[in-house]
Amino acid sequence: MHALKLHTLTLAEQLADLAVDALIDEADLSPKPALVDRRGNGAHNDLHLGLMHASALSLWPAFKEMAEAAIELGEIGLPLREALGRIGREGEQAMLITTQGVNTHRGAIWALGLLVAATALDPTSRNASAVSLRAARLALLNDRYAPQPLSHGVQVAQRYGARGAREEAQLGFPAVLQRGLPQLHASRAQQHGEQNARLDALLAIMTQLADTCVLYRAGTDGLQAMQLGAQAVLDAGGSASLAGRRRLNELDQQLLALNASPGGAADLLAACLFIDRIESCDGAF
Ligand SMILES: CC(C)(COP(=O)(O)OP(=O)(O)OC[C@H]1O[C@@H](n2cnc3c(N)ncnc32)[C@H](O[C@H]2O[C@H](COP(=O)(O)OP(=O)(O)OP(=O)(O)O)[C@@H](O)[C@H]2O)[C@@H]1O)[C@@H](O)C(=O)NCCC(=O)NCCS
Ligand SMILES: Nc1ncnc2[nH]cnc12
Repeated sequence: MHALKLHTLTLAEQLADLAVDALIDEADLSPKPALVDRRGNGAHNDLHLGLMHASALSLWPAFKEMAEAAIELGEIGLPLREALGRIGREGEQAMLITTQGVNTHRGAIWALGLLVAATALDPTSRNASAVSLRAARLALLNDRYAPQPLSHGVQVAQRYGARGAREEAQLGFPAVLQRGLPQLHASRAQQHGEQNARLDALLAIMTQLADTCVLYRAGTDGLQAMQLGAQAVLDAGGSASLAGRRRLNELDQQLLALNASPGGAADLLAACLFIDRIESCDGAF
């Protein structure tokens, strides 16, 4: 009889698992305003939950490779930044092949890729501020090989002067550290239940974020509706309360009417769930 040979996961494989888990947990979380979830497609006619799952799984090799690059190069510098840029672009291609050209997770590859690499650089220092500071230092380096497409984010920056995904990372993810994570912990401490705590974290991120997806689709009216509506849900008691649920439903209807999908906030919720997991893993890697 052959002995069963168990494969022990490498650090890079564990981090890729955690990143993909965070993306799947974000996609499954329901009811999210105007986003793809278990109920339906939100404000998107080209997305559905199965596609979000397939997209998340297609990114596992890229996250693993980013962690491996960080372990191999061992320090924050241009070689690592440019390796991450190359792997990130390859990850985007894998995503686009899987989704037949639909942008499901561009912002998430960026945010989670930086956080995966930042964790892999020093897995013993994994509190939220230390990891996001390392991610920010990576994001501040200029990748000489990055193409300069006229992305939705760039167009919105030109039109409204908004700070987008790049700046959010360069500032050390303030929407996650100052809004999402504290709200996640507070709602858990109030015994609101894990799904409600995650919804509250998403709403807290939405209260302040300049989400370039919303700005591109619905302008400043859309952004204001997202930020004020999210705050109104939290002020009414959050997702666990009846009054908060009514406000959440109103926010969903309002954003759907404006065609305003908070895809950037959704990516940052995934980043928030990833950081939460690595902070609470005791000695697993
Ligand atoms: C530096 C990059 C992030 C590029 O940034 P840029 O702003 O130039 O590019 P965009 O293509 O607009 O993508 C940015 C995505 O980031 C998310 N996002 C938006 N606002 C914020 C924010 N304030 N903070 C953080 N993240 C934010 C958002 O992603 C989600 O939305 C996607 C759908 O968006 P969009 O394509 O606009 O889609 P639709 O409106 O649905 O399109 P249509 O249907 O109308 O066609 C969805 O995918 C979510 O993920 C933004 O889209 C970085 O990407 C970059 O430089 N990459 C190159 C490779 C690299 O260096 N990688 C490094 C690896 S660590
Ligand atoms: N759940 C979601 N719905 C729509 N766009 C997204 N981008 C990232 N997550 C998303």
